[in-house]
Amino acid sequence: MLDYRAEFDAEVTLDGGGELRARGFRLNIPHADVTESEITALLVAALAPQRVERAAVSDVRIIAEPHPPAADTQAERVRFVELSHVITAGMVTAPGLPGPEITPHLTRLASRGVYAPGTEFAIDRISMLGNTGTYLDSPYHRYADGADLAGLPLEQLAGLPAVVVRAVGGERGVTAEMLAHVTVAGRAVLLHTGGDRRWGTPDYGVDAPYLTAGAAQLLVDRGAALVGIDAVNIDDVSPDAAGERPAHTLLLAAGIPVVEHLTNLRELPPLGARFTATPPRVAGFSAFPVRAFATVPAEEPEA
Ligand SMILES: N[C@@H](CC(=O)c1ccccc1NC=O)C(=O)O
Repeated sequence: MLDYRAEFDAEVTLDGGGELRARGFRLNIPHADVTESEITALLVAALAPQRVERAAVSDVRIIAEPHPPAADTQAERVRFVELSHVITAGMVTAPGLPGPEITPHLTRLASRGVYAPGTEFAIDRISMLGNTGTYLDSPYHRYADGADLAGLPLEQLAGLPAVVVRAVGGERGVTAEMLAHVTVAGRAVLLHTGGDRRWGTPDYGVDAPYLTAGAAQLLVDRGAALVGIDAVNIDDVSPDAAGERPAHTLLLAAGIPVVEHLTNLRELPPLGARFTATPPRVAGFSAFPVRAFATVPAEEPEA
Protein backbone atom coordinates (compact mmCIF):
# COMPACT_ATOMS: atom_id res chain seq x y z
CA MET A 1 0.00 0.00 0.00
CA LEU A 2 1.16 3.51 -0.80
CA ASP A 3 0.17 6.77 0.86
CA TYR A 4 0.17 9.95 -1.21
CA ARG A 5 1.07 13.48 -0.23
CA ALA A 6 1.12 16.64 -2.25
CA GLU A 7 3.87 19.20 -1.78
CA PHE A 8 3.07 22.61 -3.21
CA ASP A 9 3.30 26.37 -2.92
CA ALA A 10 0.15 28.31 -2.06
CA GLU A 11 -1.25 31.81 -1.85
CA VAL A 12 -4.29 32.28 0.37
CA THR A 13 -6.39 35.36 1.10
CA LEU A 14 -8.34 35.06 4.35
CA ASP A 15 -11.92 36.19 4.72
CA GLY A 16 -11.28 38.38 7.74
CA GLY A 17 -8.26 40.03 6.08
CA GLY A 18 -4.67 38.84 5.90
CA GLU A 19 -2.75 36.63 3.51
CA LEU A 20 -0.78 33.41 3.76
CA ARG A 21 2.02 32.42 1.41
CA ALA A 22 3.33 28.87 1.76
CA ARG A 23 6.31 27.18 0.13
CA GLY A 24 6.67 23.41 0.20
CA PHE A 25 3.37 22.95 2.08
CA ARG A 26 2.46 19.26 2.47
CA LEU A 27 -0.95 17.62 2.68
CA ASN A 28 -2.13 14.02 2.66
CA ILE A 29 -4.16 13.30 -0.48
CA PRO A 30 -6.55 10.44 -1.21
CA HIS A 31 -4.96 9.22 -4.48
CA ALA A 32 -2.13 9.99 -6.87
CA ASP A 33 -4.24 11.77 -9.51
CA VAL A 34 -5.64 14.70 -7.54
CA THR A 35 -6.20 17.88 -9.47
CA GLU A 36 -5.03 21.33 -8.38
CA SER A 37 -8.61 22.29 -7.51
CA GLU A 38 -8.96 19.18 -5.27
CA ILE A 39 -5.73 20.13 -3.49
CA THR A 40 -6.99 23.69 -3.12
CA ALA A 41 -10.19 22.36 -1.50
CA LEU A 42 -8.14 20.14 0.86
CA LEU A 43 -5.98 23.13 1.77
CA VAL A 44 -9.03 25.29 2.53
CA ALA A 45 -10.43 22.49 4.74
CA ALA A 46 -7.09 22.13 6.54
CA LEU A 47 -7.04 25.85 7.35
CA ALA A 48 -10.45 25.72 9.13
CA PRO A 49 -11.65 27.42 11.26
CA GLN A 50 -9.99 30.23 9.27
CA ARG A 51 -12.31 31.20 6.42
CA VAL A 52 -10.66 31.52 3.05
CA GLU A 53 -11.69 34.07 0.46
CA ARG A 54 -9.33 32.94 -2.29
CA ALA A 55 -6.70 30.21 -2.57
CA ALA A 56 -4.34 29.18 -5.35
CA VAL A 57 -1.77 26.40 -5.39
CA SER A 58 1.22 26.01 -7.69
CA ASP A 59 4.30 23.83 -8.26
CA VAL A 60 2.45 20.70 -7.12
CA ARG A 61 4.58 17.61 -6.59
CA ILE A 62 3.01 14.24 -5.67
CA ILE A 63 4.96 12.08 -3.20
CA ALA A 64 4.22 8.36 -2.81
CA GLU A 65 5.26 6.64 0.42
CA PRO A 66 4.76 3.10 1.75
CA HIS A 67 1.73 2.92 4.08
CA PRO A 68 3.00 2.67 7.68
CA PRO A 69 2.08 -0.47 9.62
CA ALA A 70 -1.04 -0.08 11.82
CA ALA A 71 0.83 0.15 15.14
CA ASP A 72 2.73 3.12 13.77
CA THR A 73 -0.23 5.28 12.81
CA GLN A 74 -0.77 8.72 14.32
CA ALA A 75 -3.77 7.53 16.35
CA GLU A 76 -1.71 4.95 18.21
CA ARG A 77 1.36 6.98 18.99
CA VAL A 78 0.19 8.22 22.38
CA ARG A 79 1.19 7.46 25.97
CA PHE A 80 -1.47 7.28 28.69
CA VAL A 81 -0.88 9.07 31.98
CA GLU A 82 -2.93 7.97 34.99
CA LEU A 83 -4.26 10.96 36.94
CA SER A 84 -6.68 9.30 39.40
CA HIS A 85 -6.39 7.83 42.87
CA VAL A 86 -7.46 4.24 43.63
CA ILE A 87 -10.74 3.93 45.57
CA THR A 88 -10.66 1.37 48.40
CA ALA A 89 -13.17 0.43 51.10
CA GLY A 90 -13.04 2.81 54.05
CA MET A 91 -10.49 5.18 52.53
CA VAL A 92 -10.69 8.86 53.39
CA THR A 93 -11.05 11.36 50.53
CA ALA A 94 -11.77 14.44 52.61
CA PRO A 95 -10.91 14.08 56.28
CA GLY A 96 -14.07 14.01 58.39
CA LEU A 97 -16.36 12.57 55.71
CA PRO A 98 -17.35 8.88 55.53
CA GLY A 99 -15.37 6.58 53.23
CA PRO A 100 -16.86 4.07 50.79
CA GLU A 101 -18.35 0.77 51.96
CA ILE A 102 -17.73 -2.06 49.52
CA THR A 103 -19.65 -5.30 50.11
CA PRO A 104 -20.60 -8.29 48.00
CA HIS A 105 -24.11 -8.42 46.58
CA LEU A 106 -23.42 -11.94 45.35
CA THR A 107 -20.22 -13.77 46.29
CA ARG A 108 -18.48 -16.10 43.84
CA LEU A 109 -19.31 -18.95 46.17
CA ALA A 110 -23.02 -18.10 46.32
CA SER A 111 -23.12 -17.54 42.56
CA ARG A 112 -22.21 -21.19 41.96
CA GLY A 113 -25.78 -22.04 42.93
CA VAL A 114 -27.14 -19.66 40.29
CA TYR A 115 -25.08 -20.50 37.20
CA ALA A 116 -24.02 -23.61 35.32
CA PRO A 117 -21.22 -25.72 36.80
CA GLY A 118 -17.86 -23.94 36.32
CA THR A 119 -19.48 -20.51 35.77
CA GLU A 120 -19.24 -18.02 38.63
CA PHE A 121 -19.36 -14.26 39.11
CA ALA A 122 -18.80 -11.63 41.77
CA ILE A 123 -21.43 -8.88 41.91
CA ASP A 124 -20.33 -6.04 44.17
CA ARG A 125 -22.08 -3.17 45.89
CA ILE A 126 -20.54 0.18 46.80
CA SER A 127 -22.04 2.84 49.03
CA MET A 128 -20.19 6.13 48.86
CA LEU A 129 -20.48 9.86 48.58
CA GLY A 130 -20.34 11.09 45.01
CA ASN A 131 -17.33 13.14 46.10
CA THR A 132 -15.06 10.12 46.53
CA GLY A 133 -11.55 9.61 45.20
CA THR A 134 -10.78 11.62 42.08
CA TYR A 135 -14.16 13.04 41.04
CA LEU A 136 -15.89 15.55 38.83
CA ASP A 137 -18.29 18.22 40.11
CA SER A 138 -21.11 19.05 37.70
CA PRO A 139 -22.78 22.50 37.80
CA TYR A 140 -25.68 20.80 39.66
CA HIS A 141 -23.33 20.30 42.64
CA ARG A 142 -23.63 24.02 43.31
CA TYR A 143 -26.81 25.02 41.47
CA ALA A 144 -30.21 23.31 41.47
CA ASP A 145 -30.76 24.32 37.83
CA GLY A 146 -27.22 23.49 36.65
CA ALA A 147 -26.34 20.55 34.37
CA ASP A 148 -26.17 17.28 36.32
CA LEU A 149 -23.93 14.31 35.56
CA ALA A 150 -26.36 13.05 32.92
CA GLY A 151 -26.51 16.46 31.26
CA LEU A 152 -22.83 17.05 30.59
CA PRO A 153 -21.86 16.47 26.95
CA LEU A 154 -18.75 14.39 26.22
CA GLU A 155 -17.25 17.41 24.45
CA GLN A 156 -16.81 19.00 27.89
CA LEU A 157 -15.23 15.92 29.45
CA ALA A 158 -13.13 13.95 27.00
CA GLY A 159 -10.07 14.54 24.85
CA LEU A 160 -9.75 18.16 25.93
CA PRO A 161 -6.52 19.94 25.04
CA ALA A 162 -4.81 20.50 28.40
CA VAL A 163 -2.66 23.26 29.79
CA VAL A 164 -0.81 22.41 33.00
CA VAL A 165 -0.10 25.30 35.36
CA ARG A 166 2.83 24.64 37.70
CA ALA A 167 2.13 26.02 41.16
CA VAL A 168 4.25 23.75 43.35
CA GLY A 169 5.95 25.02 46.47
CA GLY A 170 4.74 28.61 46.45
CA GLU A 171 1.79 30.30 48.10
CA ARG A 172 -1.31 28.17 48.73
CA GLY A 173 -3.49 30.21 46.42
CA VAL A 174 -3.22 29.96 42.63
CA THR A 175 -3.82 33.57 41.60
CA ALA A 176 -5.01 35.39 38.50
CA GLU A 177 -1.49 36.79 38.18
CA MET A 178 -0.11 33.26 37.85
CA LEU A 179 -2.59 32.58 35.02
CA ALA A 180 -2.24 35.92 33.26
CA HIS A 181 -0.08 34.60 30.42
CA VAL A 182 -1.69 31.15 30.09
CA THR A 183 -3.93 30.47 27.10
CA VAL A 184 -6.94 28.75 28.64
CA ALA A 185 -9.79 29.13 26.11
CA GLY A 186 -11.28 25.74 25.27
CA ARG A 187 -8.72 23.93 27.41
CA ALA A 188 -8.72 21.76 30.49
CA VAL A 189 -6.72 23.91 32.90
CA LEU A 190 -4.90 21.54 35.27
CA LEU A 191 -3.44 23.10 38.42
CA HIS A 192 -0.34 21.18 39.47
CA THR A 193 0.10 22.18 43.11
CA GLY A 194 1.75 19.08 44.57
CA GLY A 195 -1.09 18.88 47.12
CA ASP A 196 -1.47 15.18 46.21
CA ARG A 197 1.75 14.38 48.10
CA ARG A 198 -0.32 14.48 51.30
CA TRP A 199 -3.20 12.35 49.90
CA GLY A 200 -4.30 9.76 52.46
CA THR A 201 -2.65 11.54 55.39
CA PRO A 202 -4.47 13.55 58.07
CA ASP A 203 -2.77 16.68 56.70
CA TYR A 204 -4.25 16.37 53.20
CA GLY A 205 -7.02 18.84 53.95
CA VAL A 206 -4.93 21.20 56.09
CA ASP A 207 -3.75 24.46 54.52
CA ALA A 208 -4.16 22.89 51.08
CA PRO A 209 -3.58 24.65 47.76
CA TYR A 210 -6.62 26.18 46.02
CA LEU A 211 -7.77 28.50 43.23
CA THR A 212 -8.45 32.09 44.29
CA ALA A 213 -11.67 33.90 43.39
CA GLY A 214 -9.79 36.24 41.05
CA ALA A 215 -8.19 33.33 39.22
CA ALA A 216 -11.54 31.54 38.92
CA GLN A 217 -13.06 34.70 37.42
CA LEU A 218 -10.19 34.92 34.91
CA LEU A 219 -10.80 31.30 33.85
CA VAL A 220 -14.51 32.05 33.36
CA ASP A 221 -13.80 35.26 31.43
CA ARG A 222 -11.31 33.53 29.14
CA GLY A 223 -13.47 30.48 28.43
CA ALA A 224 -11.67 27.57 30.11
CA ALA A 225 -13.41 24.26 29.27
CA LEU A 226 -12.73 22.46 32.57
CA VAL A 227 -10.60 23.08 35.65
CA GLY A 228 -8.77 20.39 37.65
CA ILE A 229 -6.60 20.44 40.76
CA ASP A 230 -4.41 17.84 42.51
CA ALA A 231 -5.61 18.89 45.96
CA VAL A 232 -8.48 18.39 48.40
CA ASN A 233 -10.65 21.16 46.97
CA ILE A 234 -10.61 23.78 44.23
CA ASP A 235 -11.59 26.26 46.97
CA ASP A 236 -9.88 27.26 50.16
CA VAL A 237 -11.53 25.09 52.82
CA SER A 238 -9.52 26.47 55.74
CA PRO A 239 -11.36 28.28 58.55
CA ASP A 240 -10.18 31.59 56.97
CA ALA A 241 -12.59 30.98 54.07
CA ALA A 242 -15.56 30.87 56.47
CA GLY A 243 -17.44 28.39 54.27
CA GLU A 244 -17.30 30.54 51.14
CA ARG A 245 -16.61 28.68 47.90
CA PRO A 246 -15.91 31.33 45.24
CA ALA A 247 -14.16 28.99 42.79
CA HIS A 248 -17.04 26.48 42.79
CA THR A 249 -19.50 29.37 42.67
CA LEU A 250 -17.93 31.08 39.65
CA LEU A 251 -16.80 28.06 37.62
CA LEU A 252 -19.97 26.00 38.02
CA ALA A 253 -22.18 29.05 37.33
CA ALA A 254 -20.36 29.30 34.00
CA GLY A 255 -20.96 25.58 33.30
CA ILE A 256 -17.27 24.72 33.75
CA PRO A 257 -16.88 21.26 35.35
CA VAL A 258 -14.36 20.93 38.19
CA VAL A 259 -12.16 17.89 38.88
CA GLU A 260 -10.69 17.53 42.38
CA HIS A 261 -8.13 15.12 43.90
CA LEU A 262 -6.12 14.64 40.72
CA THR A 263 -2.68 13.10 41.07
CA ASN A 264 0.46 12.68 38.99
CA LEU A 265 0.19 16.02 37.15
CA ARG A 266 3.98 16.32 37.27
CA GLU A 267 4.04 13.64 34.56
CA LEU A 268 2.34 15.94 32.06
CA PRO A 269 3.97 18.45 29.73
CA PRO A 270 2.70 22.03 30.08
CA LEU A 271 1.06 21.77 26.66
CA GLY A 272 0.24 18.97 24.23
CA ALA A 273 -1.61 16.52 26.50
CA ARG A 274 -5.29 15.71 26.13
CA PHE A 275 -7.37 15.28 29.27
CA THR A 276 -10.36 13.01 29.91
CA ALA A 277 -12.49 12.69 33.07
CA THR A 278 -15.87 11.11 32.37
CA PRO A 279 -18.35 10.29 35.14
CA PRO A 280 -21.33 7.95 34.56
CA ARG A 281 -24.58 9.63 33.49
CA VAL A 282 -26.42 9.55 36.82
CA ALA A 283 -29.48 11.82 36.61
CA GLY A 284 -30.14 14.18 39.51
CA PHE A 285 -26.61 13.58 40.83
CA SER A 286 -23.92 16.16 41.32
CA ALA A 287 -20.46 14.60 41.52
CA PHE A 288 -18.96 11.18 40.84
CA PRO A 289 -15.58 9.46 40.71
CA VAL A 290 -13.87 9.59 37.32
CA ARG A 291 -11.01 7.74 35.73
CA ALA A 292 -9.07 10.89 34.96
CA PHE A 293 -6.24 10.43 32.49
CA ALA A 294 -4.27 12.19 29.84
CA THR A 295 -2.81 11.12 26.55
CA VAL A 296 0.53 12.53 25.53
CA PRO A 297 2.09 12.18 22.08
CA ALA A 298 4.57 9.31 22.37
CA GLU A 299 8.20 10.02 21.63
CA GLU A 300 9.23 8.99 18.16
CA PRO A 301 10.91 5.59 18.14
CA GLU A 302 14.68 5.78 17.56
CA ALA A 303 15.50 5.65 13.87
N1 LIG B 1 -17.68 21.09 46.98
C1 LIG B 1 -18.16 21.03 48.38
C2 LIG B 1 -18.30 19.62 48.86
C3 LIG B 1 -17.03 18.83 48.92
O1 LIG B 1 -15.98 19.31 48.57
C4 LIG B 1 -17.15 17.43 49.38
C5 LIG B 1 -18.37 16.87 49.69
C6 LIG B 1 -18.45 15.56 50.09
C7 LIG B 1 -17.32 14.80 50.23
C8 LIG B 1 -16.09 15.34 49.95
C9 LIG B 1 -15.99 16.69 49.56
N2 LIG B 1 -14.81 17.32 49.31
C10 LIG B 1 -13.61 16.79 49.19
O2 LIG B 1 -13.34 15.64 48.99
C11 LIG B 1 -17.22 21.86 49.23
O3 LIG B 1 -16.39 22.56 48.69
O4 LIG B 1 -17.35 21.83 50.45
